[in-house]
Amino acid sequence: MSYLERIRRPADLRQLSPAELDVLAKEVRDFLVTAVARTGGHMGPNLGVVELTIALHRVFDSPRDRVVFDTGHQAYVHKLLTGRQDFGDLRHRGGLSGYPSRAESDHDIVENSHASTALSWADGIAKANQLRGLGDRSVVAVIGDGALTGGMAWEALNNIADGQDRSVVIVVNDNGRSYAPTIGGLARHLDALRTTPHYEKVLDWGKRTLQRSGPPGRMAFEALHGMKKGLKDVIAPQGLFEGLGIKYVGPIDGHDIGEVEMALRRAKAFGGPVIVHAITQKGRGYTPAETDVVDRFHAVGVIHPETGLPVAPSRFGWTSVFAEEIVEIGRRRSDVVALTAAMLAPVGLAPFAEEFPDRVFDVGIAEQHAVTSAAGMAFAGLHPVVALYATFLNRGYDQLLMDVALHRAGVTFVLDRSGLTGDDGASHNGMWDMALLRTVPGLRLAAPRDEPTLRAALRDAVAVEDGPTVVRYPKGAVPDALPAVGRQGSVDVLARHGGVPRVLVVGVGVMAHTAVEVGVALDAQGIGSTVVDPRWVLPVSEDLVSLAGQHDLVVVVEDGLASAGIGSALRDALAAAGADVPVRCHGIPLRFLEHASRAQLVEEFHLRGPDIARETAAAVAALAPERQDPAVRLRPTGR
Ligand SMILES: Cc1ncc(C[n+]2csc(CCOP(=O)(O)OP(=O)(O)O)c2C)c(N)n1
Ligand SMILES: CC(=O)[C@@H](O)[C@H](O)COP(=O)(O)O
Ligand SMILES: [Mg+2]
Repeated sequence: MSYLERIRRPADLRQLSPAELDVLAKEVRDFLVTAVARTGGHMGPNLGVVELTIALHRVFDSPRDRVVFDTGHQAYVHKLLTGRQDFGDLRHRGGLSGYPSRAESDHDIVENSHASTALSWADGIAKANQLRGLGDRSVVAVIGDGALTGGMAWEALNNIADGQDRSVVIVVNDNGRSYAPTIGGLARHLDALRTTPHYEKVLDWGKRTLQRSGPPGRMAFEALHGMKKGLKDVIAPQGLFEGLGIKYVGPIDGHDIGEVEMALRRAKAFGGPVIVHAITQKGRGYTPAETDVVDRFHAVGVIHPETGLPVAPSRFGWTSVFAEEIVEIGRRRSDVVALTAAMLAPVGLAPFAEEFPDRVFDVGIAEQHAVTSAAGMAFAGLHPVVALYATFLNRGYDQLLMDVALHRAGVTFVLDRSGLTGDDGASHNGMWDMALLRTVPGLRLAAPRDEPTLRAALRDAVAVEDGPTVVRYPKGAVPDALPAVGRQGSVDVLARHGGVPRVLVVGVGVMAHTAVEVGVALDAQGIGSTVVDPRWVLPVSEDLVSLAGQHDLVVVVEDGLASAGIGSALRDALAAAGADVPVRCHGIPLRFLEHASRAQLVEEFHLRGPDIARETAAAVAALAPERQDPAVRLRPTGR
């Protein structure tokens, strides 16, 4: 039996000798490479925290002590050490989540995989522990150098520093990278620390004790403190954290279990806020990851474990189309610049950065800053394109509303991974964007259905200079082009079935393909329909409203919240126009979604063409008699 198999719970780790722990670390790495190659997942981040996580669970007594992982994509080792070693269905329905999950284990606390929240969680837990008389329990937050660039992390540090009598241990897992190398002043600061002689090895760890132990101790402390001041020019960088009032320990070698353990024990004993700065290597121990120049195998699909090569080529077709088109646009328009929140390659901006290095800005994991700084750029004469995953726009909603829209700034938002993304679970589905953006005055949103409409939407979006524009598209491969058979005003007509079309089927974005299937299936049941794609879905156009008014029933199929998306916006617009036409909305239900494949979720939510057609046919049959007779059906009362 391997050492890994013998670890049923963290306490088992404490039985192993240093040599056995090294063997365990190797077993964990081998396990990760084999398992993650089979399912896909966060390979590089987890390979980098093997020793760190082993040491954490030897020093702290989880779940009595609380260990919070920021973002949570680096929690696979934690899972392995807390009784979860069946990775066969990792990120698949019914299998382990790719993030901490309370349903899986008491050792898991934070499921939110939006970055930079762990320090606030830790601050809150520590405050509650103190008030409830549980102040002897440690609270540990593990945060990456990338996540530390997020504003929330700094808001939390400011607060944690105020609780000198609360034990919060902040482990900075510094691998120098987010996906790509982490940017900015903080990254430079950490870099400087990395190359600084070990500060805490120079100074006496006991100085806090000395300071508390009467006059002789205090004198000794003053001497040490003076020494520290004298050393300041050489070892000044840690001043950033210590200046805030948070003790800094490090830098330590995050791959040396003994060294990490010693630092953590000292941090635990300290009894106040401490930062333990651990230097790690993303992708450690797996050559394809260690040598990968793009992102050290941050998140991979299914790969061949021996080579690291993908089993299926190009998972991200929509991203590639955007990547090409934005370069084309950039060539024509020197005022177009691009912003990314630490995701240059994943959002498709790498080719743009290569051709226009001065016109692309990686702001760190700082979506809020990205949005407001884009407003500033627009004010000063540029046209910024802010490229984000749809779910991360949630972070910048207020900035979009107040800084961009209120100021009518010409900023384009490109939302990749919109709609159901599936395997990353609850917090990664891009299902909130349309519901949120509906509430932004003056905002225009396009949902392209294929490659030509994506290219056209981007070109149109960057031409708008008097307010925000948004282009959203999903994760995965681009479906075949779906040409329009006609146009009704601004609306693309994709199909017409039957002499008297009774149903207007509206497909939003990629769901236009499903809408076409619905039309065909209705036709087979003798129900005429018009199938359309409005392309620009926000605000709801007058053309769409008037088209809807010419039908007995409207069916909207969208890859967003059914209760608050384009269908419900169209229903409101019809009501405002006095048109009495029922609207049926087919989309994502209002709940947090467990990880599963996109196809499984589409099936579960009855979003496949035949399912929607069946429900639509039943709805047509249930229409009031006068609506069922095309000759006498109600017409809209006009706008
Ligand atoms: C708010 C937010 N924006 C973007 C992301 C996407 N994202 C996931 S991990 C990651 C990089 C994290 O870097 P770091 O914290 O250093 O962790 P590492 O992967 O290097 O261990 C990013 C940008 C996210 N999870 N949350
Ligand atoms: C943790 C995180 O936010 C990303 O790493 C995400 O898991 C990647 O998703 P894609 O594979 O869709 O780029
Ligand atoms: Mg990092």
